[in-house]
Amino acid sequence: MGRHCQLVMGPAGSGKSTFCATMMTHCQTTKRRVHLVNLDPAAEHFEYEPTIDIRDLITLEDVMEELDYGPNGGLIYCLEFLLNNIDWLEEEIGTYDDDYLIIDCPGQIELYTHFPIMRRLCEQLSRWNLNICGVYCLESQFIEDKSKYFSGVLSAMSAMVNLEIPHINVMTKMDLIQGDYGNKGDKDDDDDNDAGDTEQQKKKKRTKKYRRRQQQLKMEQAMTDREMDRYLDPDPLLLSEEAGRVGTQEETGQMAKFRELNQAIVQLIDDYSMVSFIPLNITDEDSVEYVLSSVDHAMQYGEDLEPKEPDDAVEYE
Ligand SMILES: Nc1nc2c(ncn2[C@@H]2O[C@H](COP(=O)(O)OP(=O)(O)OP(=O)(O)O)[C@@H](O)[C@H]2O)c(=O)[nH]1
Ligand SMILES: [Mg+2]
Repeated sequence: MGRHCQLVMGPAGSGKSTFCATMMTHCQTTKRRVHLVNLDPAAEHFEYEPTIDIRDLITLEDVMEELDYGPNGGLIYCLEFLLNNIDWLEEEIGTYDDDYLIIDCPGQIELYTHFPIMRRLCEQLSRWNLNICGVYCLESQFIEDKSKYFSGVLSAMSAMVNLEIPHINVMTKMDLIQGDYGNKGDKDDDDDNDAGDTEQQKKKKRTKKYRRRQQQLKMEQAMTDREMDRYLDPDPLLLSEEAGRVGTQEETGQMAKFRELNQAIVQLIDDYSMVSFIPLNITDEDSVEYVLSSVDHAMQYGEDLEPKEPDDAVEYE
């Protein structure tokens, strides 16, 4: 059937590793032979042990210590090192014919937009006959701030244009949003059940629950149900509304220039209609399945699984 992989990208903290773990669980339940590949040299721990791990080749810690790099420069160095030692990755991947790989990438945005690193990696993967689907994660909290949201949309678009691979965009952390796309408010919180936990585990759960509730409260204020569609399929008017709201009667020359620039950017997004987001609520199995089927569709996974019967309704000449 050939080899397939998801290249999971997105800004720092957008939920890439959580996405990968959710996909791993989902694929395993649906009996897909799946492996996690970690390409983040700074990663600390994983829910699933990666089958292939860049940290076996190089770690950020070593680069920072031995070469005196800072965290960002160090990360770029690590990925360039990977590309210069690409035989290592070829050998690691080599043994997984017909399997499905989920590749967790680092969050430094420069990797997708400024440097050709990810593009070169994709070229290598294609050369080894891997079908790739890029999955770009943007977290739902970005919609609290419209300018931040649009810069996220642009970064997603930039990755799509740079990498030239089948691609989907995912709006992660939808469980933090109330409404049809996210938390419907009828789920029991697993964290409530802490019988048998140690004091430390209870404390951790309390902190997590508190943080989650704080985030939810913030989102509830920022969002009404109806508005969500405008973020999943970016509505350029959102940014001009924001500009109108914060604008003063006296617009300086510089502000006018910014307004024009903003308008040109949203026009670009609108003209190309390239970016739209699939909402992902990891607490809802149907939502996870929908994202996976969108990935499958984008890279035609399973299309060569078995020959299709001709459709009776279609008349062949
Ligand atoms: N509520 C909620 N929290 C999430 C979700 N996904 C991730 N998080 C939280 O967001 C934080 C960052 O998640 P990660 O999965 O580590 O994000 P990442 O993109 O891999 O981060 P980096 O690798 O550091 O760039 C963690 O505290 C997660 O628990 C989600 O779907 N819902
Ligand atoms: Mg991560």
